[in-house]
Amino acid sequence: MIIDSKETKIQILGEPRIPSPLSGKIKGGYTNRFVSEDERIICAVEKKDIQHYLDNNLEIPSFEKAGPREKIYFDPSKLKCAIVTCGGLCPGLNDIIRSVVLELHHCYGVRNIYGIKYGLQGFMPEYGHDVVDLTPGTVSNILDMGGTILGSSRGTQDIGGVVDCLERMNTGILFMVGGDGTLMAANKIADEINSRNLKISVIVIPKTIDNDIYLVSKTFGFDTAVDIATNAIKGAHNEAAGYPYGIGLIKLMGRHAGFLAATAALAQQDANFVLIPEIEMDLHGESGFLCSLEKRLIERKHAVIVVAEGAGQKFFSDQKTEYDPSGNIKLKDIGVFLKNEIIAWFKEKNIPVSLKYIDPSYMIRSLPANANDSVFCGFLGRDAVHAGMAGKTKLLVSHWNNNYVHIPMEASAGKRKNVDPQGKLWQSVLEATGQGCLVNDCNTN
Ligand SMILES: Nc1ncnc2c1ncn2[C@@H]1O[C@H](COP(=O)(O)OP(=O)(O)O)[C@@H](O)[C@H]1O
Ligand SMILES: O=P(O)(O)OC[C@H]1O[C@](O)(COP(=O)(O)O)[C@@H](O)[C@@H]1O
Repeated sequence: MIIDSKETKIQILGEPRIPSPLSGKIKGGYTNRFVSEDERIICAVEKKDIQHYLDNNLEIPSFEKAGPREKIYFDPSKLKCAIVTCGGLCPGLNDIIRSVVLELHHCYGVRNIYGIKYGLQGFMPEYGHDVVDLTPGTVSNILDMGGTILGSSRGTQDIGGVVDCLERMNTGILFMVGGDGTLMAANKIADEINSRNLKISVIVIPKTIDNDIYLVSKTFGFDTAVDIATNAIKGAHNEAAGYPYGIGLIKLMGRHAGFLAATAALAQQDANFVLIPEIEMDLHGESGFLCSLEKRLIERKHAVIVVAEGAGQKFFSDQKTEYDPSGNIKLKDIGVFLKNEIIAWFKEKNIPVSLKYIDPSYMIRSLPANANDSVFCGFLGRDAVHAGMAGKTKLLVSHWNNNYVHIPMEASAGKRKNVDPQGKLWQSVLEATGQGCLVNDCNTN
């Protein structure tokens, strides 16, 4: 996807004039590691697209580096901040909340930090959700909890109503932790703030275990999700190998993208088939999935299948499309569908399979972050605070091309990242599972 360099410019609320209290030169300061406004990195495009810019003599767009700035826009002693978590759960939400609160409190001296309950609902008086005071004390023991201490929600809320609430609370910075839906909402909130001439910064910390947010190399919680999914694959493999013609079938989350299924399958290498939304599923064809599964079972007596929930949705095209309260299409259950198809296929062939179906979806996304993700959340939370304090707005903090960067919302909102069928991840899945060449028996699991 080609990026317009206009999309990579970060908006600011006004000229930052206050010396940052983070400076090591100031008593009680924390750092001298300031990032200059000129520090931009050439990374706004994926490597495969760079040639297009070179061929067409176009300026290669760049993103600015995240991190503390020498001058800040908001006066910490007067600033009020709000944080909200939206959409589906994801490991690390509490780590993000904690790192934002600690950075604001300890490093910048901000004393008014409010947690908005249950996603965007929390801004609407009619729901009656209380606002929570967030201090180092209230966030000290939240890391082991999983989920989000603030709660979350899906569902449309009036953008004007959200901004009314921000005005009533006299908010300076709004931190929104959420996925592509949240990004769309945040974009609209920032536009409404602009149209009212308010000085409120909106910073998104991107979240989804699907790992499909555009211009974000990896979302927090994804590592943890892979870890936990790997255990499910181990279990499925043991079950499958424990019985003649044993089949372990695992469904993992991934609405539009198969990153979790593909990566977890590589972590464990017990999977023999990985089915993802990006690759069209042929079920009954001669070289289709069921035929290949049969070959595998006859040769090896067991098989493990990992399916991403968004795969094979075409099989439900005769069913009514339903939407969740946020407007996302409700996926039909490909796991149960495949289970039934497999059982029917082998019944007809008179092969007595033993199929175990495992769906660990909610167990994965609701658990606490692993150590790596906790560290990652710490970086993202701190960089979100630095961006907001500097008066930047309408951006998401991202890890991209090995750097923490500011991505303007316009550059990412409404777009999506997918597993590239020709890329290293998917090609490695094919090599590791052998699912493309079962006839040649290239899988030794
Ligand atoms: N296009 C949109 N415009 C305004 N708000 C949106 C839009 N899409 C989603 N939202 C809101 O953002 C919140 C989170 O969206 P959702 O899709 O549930 O989760 P996620 O942010 O994780 O993708 C919901 O309250 C939803 O109503
Ligand atoms: O059951 P719910 O809450 O609607 O969530 C299901 C969806 O949540 C996801 O984890 C993604 O959620 P988000 O986009 O909110 O991060 C998908 O993988 C899954 O399809």
